[in-house]
This record gives sequence, structure tokens and C-alpha cells, in this order.
Amino acid sequence: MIISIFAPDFTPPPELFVIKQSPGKGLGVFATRDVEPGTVIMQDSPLILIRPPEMHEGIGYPLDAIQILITKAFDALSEDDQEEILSLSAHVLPGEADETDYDRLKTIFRSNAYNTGREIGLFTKVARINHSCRPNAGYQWIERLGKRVVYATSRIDEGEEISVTYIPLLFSKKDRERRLDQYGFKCSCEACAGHTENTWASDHRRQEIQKAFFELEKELTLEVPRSIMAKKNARRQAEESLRLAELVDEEGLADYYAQAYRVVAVCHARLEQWEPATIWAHKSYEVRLMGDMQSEETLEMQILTSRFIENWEAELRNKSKSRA
Ligand SMILES: C[S@@+](CC[C@H](N)C(=O)[O-])C[C@H]1O[C@@H](n2cnc3c(N)ncnc32)[C@H](O)[C@@H]1O
Repeated sequence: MIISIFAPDFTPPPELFVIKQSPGKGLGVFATRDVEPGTVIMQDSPLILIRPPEMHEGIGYPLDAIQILITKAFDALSEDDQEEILSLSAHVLPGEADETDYDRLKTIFRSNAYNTGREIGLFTKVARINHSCRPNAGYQWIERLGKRVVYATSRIDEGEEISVTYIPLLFSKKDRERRLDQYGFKCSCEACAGHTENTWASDHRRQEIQKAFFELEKELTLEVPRSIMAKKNARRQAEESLRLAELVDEEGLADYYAQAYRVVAVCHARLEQWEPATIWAHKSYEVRLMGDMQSEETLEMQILTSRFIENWEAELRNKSKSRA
């Protein structure tokens, strides 16, 4: 008698993505069905994970030491894993391939690796995701899983390309182009292409967002203002925070939603306006949940939301008492 060790009806869930050619971009990752925001698209373990020596301010990582670490980690891999790594795309800098000490592995690592906090990892599936300055997915290294998790930040239609950002996005198109130079392509996403008025408006919004984050976060506190001046200032900041959230939404910068909503929540909590404070804190919490349910940021928003709800409830109780 043959005893099956598998559950009889077990079939692994189909992958949400497929890797295939993306015109003008090499390979890319595409959704195999409609994907709702917050859905985990892939979880990828690093084939190589190295801890580089200290980075020096203004100089960067000591590249020779990194090269030694990468080569050692690569040599320890199976042939299949080595092959997978060598199949990744590499942006070779002008003249680099002619140098006597040219090392393709180093170039692959430079073109595809991601920071995971104190380490740098090479994730071969995540490495196939192309860049957009208005991406539809986000990603996060989750230390306790030892994985980089990619999740949808907006609705992605079946067949649509999945994109993430390789760079911070609160810069003008020109500055983003400069940062993307190291990857050897010019971005043609909807924020970069099209009419000059569109890109100008997008640049303007991104600069406004950066300025607003800088201004509002430097004084972000839950302390209730006491003086007339401080109260006036807090009211102005609450208004500016709403404008910040509006701009981030308008620009479709999902990577910054949670941060912006948190600013709005705290600015309203300072005014003891518990209803909007709760609503915005919860919105921020919901976005944080998409990235990592157990991250410090998610936990912080969960705690803030509960605190604001309690205050809101107390406010409602007081109101109904005084009416009675
Ligand atoms: C991390 S890899 C992404 C996967 C890569 N397309 C492949 O074929 O393996 C980065 C490289 O992909 C290409 N790439 C990524 N985003 C792009 C974009 N928006 N437009 C054109 N090329 C892009 C560039 O060649 C870049 O150096």
C-alpha cells in the first residue's frame, strides 16, 4: 500500500507574478492577476548576505573589502545558485569592462543588491523588479523572517508591471535622473515622461512634500501648546499637515503615505482634536500593516491609534454629560 505523505488536496497557491521581458527594460516582474493594495507579492531570501566593514562618511563602503566578502559568499554557493546570480543584469560603467581587475560579480552586486540595515543582500527575484518614480509596490527587509517582502501599495491589474523605487523619491526629475545614473537607464515612468507641464507639476509637488516633512517633523510633538502664539502655530501646522497628505496622495507616492498620515494625526492630537487624530493615525497604521505587521513603526501607530480613540471616547462622554 502506498501512503501519501502529502495532504490529498494540497496544491501550492499560484505565484502572483511572472518574470518576463519588459520592453526597453530587460526582464521585469508582472502581475498574473489583479492585486489589491497590501497584498504580499513575493518574499525573497538573499542568496548572498554580507556585512560590510564600516562605511566612511563621504567615502562610502571600502569596495575592496566588499569584493572579497562577495567572492567568498559566492564561492560557497551551489552551482545552480551561482548560475542564477550570474544571470542577473549588470550595469557596466563606461570603460569598466576593459579594466584588468574587472569583476562581473562586483558589477552584478552593485546593480542589484539592497541594504538590509547593517548588511547588504542579493535577492534574485526582487532583483528582477524594475524601477518607477511612481511605483505600485513597496518593499521591506523583515529581519525576523530573513526575507525581503514586496507588497502592492496600490491596485495592480493583471498583466501590469510591478515596480518599486530604487531611490528616494522626494527629488525633482533632474535629481532623480542623476541618482538613477548608477543603474544605467533613464526613467520613462509617468512622473518622468509626458508633457513638461506634467513633470513640472510633479517636481513642484515633490519639493513641496519634502519641505513640508522637514518643517513639520522637526517640531512634531504630542505636547499640547499652552500660549496663544503656540496654539496659533499648532493650528497652522495642522492645516499644513492636511495639505501634505493631499500632496502625497495627489502625487501617488505610496511610499510616503504612512509617514504623512502620522504627521497629520500628531498635529491634530496636539490640538486635542481627537476625531481627526484617530482617523489619520488609523490610516497610517493600516499602511504600516502592509509593510510589516510587527515593525516598530506599525506598533507605534497601533499604540497612538488606541490612545487617540480613548481620548475621543472621553471627549464624547464629556459632551453627552454636559448636554444632560
Ligand atoms: C535591478 S535590475 C532590474 C531587472 C532587470 N531589468 C533585469 O533584466 O534583470 C536593474 C536594471 O534594470 C533596468 N531597469 C530598471 N528599471 C528600469 C526603467 N524604469 N527603465 C529602463 N530600465 C530599467 C536597468 O538596466 C537597471 O540597471
